[in-house]
Amino acid sequence: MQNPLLDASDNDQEFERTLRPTRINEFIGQKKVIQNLSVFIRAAQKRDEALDHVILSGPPGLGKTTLAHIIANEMGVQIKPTTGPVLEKPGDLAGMLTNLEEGDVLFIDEIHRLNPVIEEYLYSAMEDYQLDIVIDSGPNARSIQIELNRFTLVGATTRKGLLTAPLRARFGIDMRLDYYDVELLQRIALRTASILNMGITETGAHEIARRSRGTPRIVNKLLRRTRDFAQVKDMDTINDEIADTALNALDVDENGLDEMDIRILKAIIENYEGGPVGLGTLGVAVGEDKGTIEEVYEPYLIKEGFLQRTPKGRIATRQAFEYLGVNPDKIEGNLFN
Ligand SMILES: Nc1ncnc2c1ncn2[C@@H]1O[C@H](COP(=O)(O)OP(=O)(O)OP(=O)(O)O)[C@@H](O)[C@H]1O
Repeated sequence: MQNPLLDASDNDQEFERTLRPTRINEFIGQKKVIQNLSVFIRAAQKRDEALDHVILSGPPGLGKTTLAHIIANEMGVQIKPTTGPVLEKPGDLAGMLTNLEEGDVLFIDEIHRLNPVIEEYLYSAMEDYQLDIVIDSGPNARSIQIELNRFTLVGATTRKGLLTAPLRARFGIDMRLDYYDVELLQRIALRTASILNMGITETGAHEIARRSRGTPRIVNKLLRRTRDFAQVKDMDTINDEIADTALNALDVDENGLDEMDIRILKAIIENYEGGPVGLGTLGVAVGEDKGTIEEVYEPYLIKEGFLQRTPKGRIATRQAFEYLGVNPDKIEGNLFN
């Protein structure tokens, strides 16, 4: 993924870890998801069973990894994290699974990128807590069964549509995280500032929240960068003014749209008269992978009313024209004429 605000360097990952809420009652927002998850966790605990397998989906930076850790903490078990592309051979998966203790959480991030062979092995592990491994080949090939401890698979994905139907069907709990509204992001900014001992005003937190693309990870990143601007000016408190200065310097515009968001809208409007334009063509026009456009940029642009997805392709809305200061009536052939 190539969004500088969403990518996490090693340093940022360390920073993220320190800011991660660890208990369910510290998690801000996603009310429905949290309410349901609390019920499922309590019920599993009462039955003394492992929690059913959970699939968490939604755009990057909304808290899927955080929730996976919270699930393990609340269940009082260990979490063993890995990612889809890392599990290359059946032996890699067998190694992870046989290391799990009773009730543990196996967290597979980017589960949509699992090798199909590995996925097949997961089926019996998820269903019967058994691993059927074929050893040797040709006439000597035989299958051995390994009994596993009961465990919970928590899968996270930005692209649930890419999961195969058999894998999807094996998750008993299916939760989708959505973009956060400004008030919740403001609370996240205030929480982060307090953990990091930064002074911040309510309006300063609001300014950062408003321009963070509905995403907690971006709030935390922008907050950190804003602190740099404040420190250089010897300010010990972040207010809306310094937040505005910092965000402008970082090219984060008034609506929180970043450079690529704007490029996408401009391409649709200027090159394709507002659309419709296919995702592949759009990707080439803006120099970005079409999968990244689909999973990172498009959902937010759609949510904010700048873009529409139609069977013929993507179209820019009237709001997008206005946002870029282009008069839709001046563009021949656009959908509004
Ligand atoms: N609800 C929340 N309350 C407070 N902080 C949050 C919340 N959700 C996410 N965060 C913060 O945002 C950062 C990113 O969250 P996380 O890594 O869980 O996102 P993610 O959805 O797993 O992203 P990706 O799919 O890119 O891995 C973390 O540092 C976490 O502290």
